[in-house]
Amino acid sequence: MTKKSIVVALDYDNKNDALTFIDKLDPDMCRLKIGKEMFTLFGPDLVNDIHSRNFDLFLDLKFHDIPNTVAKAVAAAADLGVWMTNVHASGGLAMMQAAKNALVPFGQDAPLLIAVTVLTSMSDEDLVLLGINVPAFEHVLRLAKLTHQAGLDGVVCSAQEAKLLKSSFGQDFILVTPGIRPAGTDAGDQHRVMTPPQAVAAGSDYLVIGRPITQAADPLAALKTIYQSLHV
Ligand SMILES: O=c1ccn([C@@H]2O[C@H](COP(=O)(O)O)[C@@H](O)[C@H]2O)c(=O)[nH]1
Repeated sequence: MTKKSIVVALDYDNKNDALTFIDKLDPDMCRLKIGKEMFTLFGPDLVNDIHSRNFDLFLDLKFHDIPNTVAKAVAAAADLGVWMTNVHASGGLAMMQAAKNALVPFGQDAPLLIAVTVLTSMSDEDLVLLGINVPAFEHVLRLAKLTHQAGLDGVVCSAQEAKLLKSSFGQDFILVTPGIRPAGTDAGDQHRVMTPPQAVAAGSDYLVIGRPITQAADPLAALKTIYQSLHV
């Protein structure tokens, strides 16, 4: 497990609050993630603010569109110098291949490119409502197979599927797992959850953790407690 396996999801609606929190963090202890809310509110300026503080940044915009559009969006993310970005695997093989090809000109500086399989907020019952009549893990496996075929670096999945995906695609296929909940914390809208130590034991490479840290009474203490539970 990398020393920086924790990726803090910064879902703040106030930039100063986010930067005040970030300024308490050690870039050697965690990486950061911003998603649709913060990027829509604060744009590339926020990316630059975070990079100037020496953090690796996961730009979690989950692109899902036609191949040409996604390829250009992924290249724009790479231009920002982010560490990792992503697309939806449900966008299909051609879309993921176009996204991967768009990163070729960036060479060694290209961000890691991963694909979202089944959102961790979704249960088997939610999938049935979409006409997907297999358990979530089966659909995750199907989409991860497509992602692997497209040559992407890995997937976003729940830690519940990590063991299966590592045994199917090998250690180098990166597994990024949101839906992480320390024991006794509120699951909120997440359905497929695991605790941080369980997730690491199952094979997760990067644990995306938001509200259990950012909404805690003492966010820094919450992060340190999780970190220590993984590095004893
Ligand atoms: O399947 C997915 C994909 C992305 N996310 C994102 O991760 C964080 C999780 O935050 P918590 O507060 O720890 O629930 C959030 O930014 C989501 O957009 C996900 O949860 N599941």
